Amino acid sequence: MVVPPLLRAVIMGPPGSGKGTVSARIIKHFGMKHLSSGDLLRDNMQKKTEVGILAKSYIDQGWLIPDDIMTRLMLNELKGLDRYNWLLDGFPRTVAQAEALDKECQIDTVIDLDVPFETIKCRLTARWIHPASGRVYNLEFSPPRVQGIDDITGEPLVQRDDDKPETVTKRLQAYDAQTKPVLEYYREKGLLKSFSGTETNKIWPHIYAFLHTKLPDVSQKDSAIPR
Ligand SMILES: Nc1nc2c(ncn2[C@@H]2O[C@H](COP(=O)(O)OP(=O)(O)O)[C@@H](O)[C@H]2O)c(=O)[nH]1
Ligand SMILES: Nc1ncnc2c1ncn2[C@@H]1O[C@H](COP(=O)(O)OP(=O)(O)O)[C@@H](O)[C@H]1O
Repeated sequence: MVVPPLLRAVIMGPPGSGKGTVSARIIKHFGMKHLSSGDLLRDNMQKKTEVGILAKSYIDQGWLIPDDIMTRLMLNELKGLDRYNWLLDGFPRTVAQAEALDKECQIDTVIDLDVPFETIKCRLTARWIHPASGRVYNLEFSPPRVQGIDDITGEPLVQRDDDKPETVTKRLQAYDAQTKPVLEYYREKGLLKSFSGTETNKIWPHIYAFLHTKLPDVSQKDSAIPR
């Protein structure tokens, strides 16, 4: 039996474009391992590790964490995933990070969520998260069953400090200046697959169809429309 090669994918898009929301659907349907730089940093901040304390001072300002720290953190986590199909979310965010990643492994595909900035701004102020799992809710789009409570664990939801309007503006500026060149970097390599739109539910079927050409759906097929 020929074993298919493992899939190494990256999901990109501005803050609030739906990377976490789409990643959760990808994991459910295609069983990939998900590594989110934001979730990893928030976990470190909550545990007050050395990286966490340092990261907080950058994140609260809407700035990116320095490349060397971020790259070391993520490449170290990836070592434990080398036997799985994986999806990187939030990394790489600079060309220097993308180059460092290339030295370690060959990326197969980059999913780019192309969502306009105007759409994003109001989404983020209505975002609530369950920090321990990284589960993400939105008061209008995907509210929890009970207000302020995580559906699965019953634990309280919180708002992210960096979702304040003034910090969101700085994060979008950082995206334009530092992360957009990464899209170009992957486009030149022929790896970029962009999905444009203003609603996750309209973009998702296209992402699903695209990934289904590469991986089987491992979820229970109890509905005709994959969610
Ligand atoms: N109104 C609306 N909110 C959405 C949509 N897709 C995702 N969201 C919400 O927008 C916020 C940002 O999404 P998230 O997946 O966290 O984006 P990320 O920052 O790129 O990881 C969350 O509160 C989501 O629940 C959508 O199509 N419409
Ligand atoms: N690859 C990275 N390089 C530098 N900073 C990062 C990286 N990933 C996350 N961060 C920091 O963590 C913050 C939150 O990241 P994340 O949860 O991915 O935000 P969002 O999903 O809203 O884009 C970023 O605004 C940035 O300060």
